[in-house]
Amino acid sequence: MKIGIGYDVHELTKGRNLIIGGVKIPYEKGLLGHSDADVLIHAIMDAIIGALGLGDIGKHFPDTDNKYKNIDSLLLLDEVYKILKSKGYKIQNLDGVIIAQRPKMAPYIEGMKKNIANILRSSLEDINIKATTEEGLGFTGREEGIASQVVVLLVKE
Ligand SMILES: Nc1ccn([C@@H]2O[C@H](COP(=O)(O)O)[C@@H](O)[C@H]2O)c(=O)n1
Ligand SMILES: C[C@@]1(CO)OP(=O)(O)OP(=O)(O)OC[C@H]1O
Repeated sequence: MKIGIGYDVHELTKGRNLIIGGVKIPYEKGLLGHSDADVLIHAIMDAIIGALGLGDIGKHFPDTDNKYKNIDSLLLLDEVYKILKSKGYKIQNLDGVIIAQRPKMAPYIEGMKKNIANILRSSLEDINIKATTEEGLGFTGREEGIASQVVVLLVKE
């Protein structure tokens, strides 16, 4: 068994799409990044890569590489799944939180879980995604950015 943690933050800005968990969420601002800035998927990738002892996403998908410009992070998650599989592991369970003052994530959580479970070949009940505010405090409270934290447990296939 191997456990991993992932954490990511992206800045909220006008003129970008808000994509979280592979779901496009209607909102006045989106997340800024080299990729599509999908903060949840990035935290998931870091948790899996970390559990495998293989560094972090920046090492595997450098933000200096033009081929990752505006890339759909679900495609990167699929690459991470291939690494997971090649090491002989699968997901036991995954638990993630999106930290955002706005917008409400609740209507989009099922869609996110389906995207993640589909790519990681997991059952929906082994993937839990939730959201919280930080009660108006800090950078998420000021709606300057969105954060995500994920814990994953891997087991041998
Ligand atoms: N961006 C968010 C934040 C929260 N939720 C849901 O609201 C519940 C209450 O949040 P608090 O931060 O006030 O405790 C939370 O448990 C989520 O179900 C959300 O959907 N989107
Ligand atoms: C995902 C990558 C891909 O180039 O780009 P960013 O959108 O900058 O996201 P970040 O969370 O900073 O991780 C770095 C990169 O791996």
